[in-house]
Amino acid sequence: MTAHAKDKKNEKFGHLPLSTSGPQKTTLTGNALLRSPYFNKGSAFTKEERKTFKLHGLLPPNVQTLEEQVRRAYEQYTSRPSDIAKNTFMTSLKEQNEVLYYRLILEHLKEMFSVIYTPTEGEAIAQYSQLFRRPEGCFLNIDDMDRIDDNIAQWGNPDDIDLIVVSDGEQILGIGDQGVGAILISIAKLVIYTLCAGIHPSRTLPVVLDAGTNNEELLKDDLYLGLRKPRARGERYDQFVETFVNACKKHYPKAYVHFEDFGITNARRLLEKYQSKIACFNDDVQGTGAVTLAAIMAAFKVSEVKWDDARFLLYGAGTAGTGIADQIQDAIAQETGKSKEDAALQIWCVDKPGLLLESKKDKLNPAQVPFVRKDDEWKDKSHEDLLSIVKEVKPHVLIGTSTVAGAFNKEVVQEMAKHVERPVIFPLSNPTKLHEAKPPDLYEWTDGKVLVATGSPFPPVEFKGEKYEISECNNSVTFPGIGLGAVLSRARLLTPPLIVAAVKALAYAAPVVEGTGSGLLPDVTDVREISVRIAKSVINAARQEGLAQEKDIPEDDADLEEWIREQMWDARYRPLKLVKEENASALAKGEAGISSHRRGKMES
Ligand SMILES: NC(=O)c1ccc[n+]([C@@H]2O[C@H](COP(=O)([O-])OP(=O)(O)OC[C@H]3O[C@@H](n4cnc5c(N)ncnc54)[C@H](O)[C@@H]3O)[C@@H](O)[C@H]2O)c1
Ligand SMILES: O=C(O)C[C@H](O)C(=O)O
Ligand SMILES: [Mg+2]
Repeated sequence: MTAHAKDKKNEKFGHLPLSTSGPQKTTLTGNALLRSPYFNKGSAFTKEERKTFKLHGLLPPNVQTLEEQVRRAYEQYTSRPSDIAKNTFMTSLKEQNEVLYYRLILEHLKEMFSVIYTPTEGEAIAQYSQLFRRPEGCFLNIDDMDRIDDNIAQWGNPDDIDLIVVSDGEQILGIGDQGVGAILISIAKLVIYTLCAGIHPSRTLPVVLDAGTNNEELLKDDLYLGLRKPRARGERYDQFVETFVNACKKHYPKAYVHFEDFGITNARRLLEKYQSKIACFNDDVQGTGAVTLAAIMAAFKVSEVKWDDARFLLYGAGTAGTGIADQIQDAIAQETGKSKEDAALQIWCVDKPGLLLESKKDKLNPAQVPFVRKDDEWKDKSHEDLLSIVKEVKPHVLIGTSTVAGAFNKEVVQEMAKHVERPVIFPLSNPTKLHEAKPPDLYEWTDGKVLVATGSPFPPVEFKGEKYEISECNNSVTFPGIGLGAVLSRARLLTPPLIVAAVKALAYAAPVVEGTGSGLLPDVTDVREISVRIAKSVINAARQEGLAQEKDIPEDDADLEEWIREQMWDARYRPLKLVKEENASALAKGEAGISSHRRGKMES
């Protein structure tokens, strides 16, 4: 194998907090090494390594390259008959050989993205207890609260974990309460962090908070693996989350915590509670808001609508919908100099009871309240069905986060298109089957005028001889870069200016050019580059805000970019170095690299 450029130490930066180059040390040999997904190279172990690590007789003789392994794995992958079978195959591969797993996906990113992430991951989550073979991640449950501290502590030393993704499984994608199966959304989000932003996979921790489930089917299922009881609420639930957060803070003081797919009553409340205490992020609120705002900015470049008089209609004002509304409100205020109250007057939110009105305030959640409309505006007009509301509001932008499949029907869309030249329509409800509309229909109904982005991937649309790329407006375009920036700067907190910096970097990178059929957002295959730009903006903002704890961040822009790239993990085999068991304690100190729990110090 040829040495990789990164294996030569980059002298420029001296000590880098994250080691992604040079030899990796391990105490593991023989079968234990082959069983470790972090070190296993399978048929690619060199002759030397086979000798040093006692692998002779445990492998067929031919030494292969990673490229050859990728070819074989891809053939195996394609032979699987369905997306869920492909997803299961990938999960097994990840348990065997992480480098091969990530390399395979990176080589086929566009094809595999929907299999390892939305929408197929949703199916895998729903069938978690049926498909279960081997646990991955950290399982915390509310009945064992006194063990949380130990359960979190066992994953490594204080410097070993950079990033924790946690879900309680109450609102997974648009498929609702999936209980303990939520561990798979935490894992999937971490995989995206690694693929799209080079976050070191062994320095991350996926967590599920099992507080019970209200999913009747799971409660009745003999195979269900989680706590078989209704969800805890109130003080006990809050204590559960608090114990988890405190354990993270205590054991991994530098880690950044990403909250995913919490239910509507908890998502924003927890974000508001913890965002001033730890570096944390709610993906459904903030990540979705950020990517949607960037897509709107890109659409406005084409439609030439001005922020001063743009009208926004949000259908489904839950966790994601209100997160988007917040970002739009801030953007209007920033772009026009209006007050936030005046900015809110350009936003109309619809939820189950129809348009959010002042008279309905008592029934609304606090995140919805800033967007209620005065009842007088709607005297003698229907404010319950979407079509009537569209007729009245004449929105430039219509966004769906309602989980109501097909809600943006032909009548609604054509009504919108009557009043604005270029309707901007984003059906964002995942998985695919819940989208409020499908792109080919939107093109048909608007005679090609629509500017569209969707929550899950769609193939390009052919319309009147032209081909249009459909951008995926999924938080996966933003959260990896934001996380990379937060991790590398060791941001003490993730405050709004850091998110604004990310949105700007993303909007700036939008490829859309009228008449070229390009999408509103960068393609997934470019997302690693985009993540570098987002991370750079976030790091600069963290510095300006006095939130960066990392001392050695380069001042110069080009150096900063190189410093970021240098610390991004690549899917390639690194040389291995055997450390004697009696010296194993050396592994636990200093050697920034991967968490000691996984390094196998205790195993061999
Ligand atoms: N594309 C992305 O990046 C992205 C990110 C986050 C969420 N989402 C998707 O958005 C959807 C919602 O997620 P969430 O976390 O906000 O869930 P949520 O439960 O917090 O919000 C859904 C909202 O839709 C409302 N709703 C339901 N039926 C409705 C109807 N008939 N009319 C109007 N409103 C109705 C609900 O009352 C609720 O307020 C999911 O499908 C999720 O996958 C997409
Ligand atoms: O997970 C995704 O695909 C995006 C988003 O976080 C969602 O909940 O739908
Ligand atoms: Mg989500």
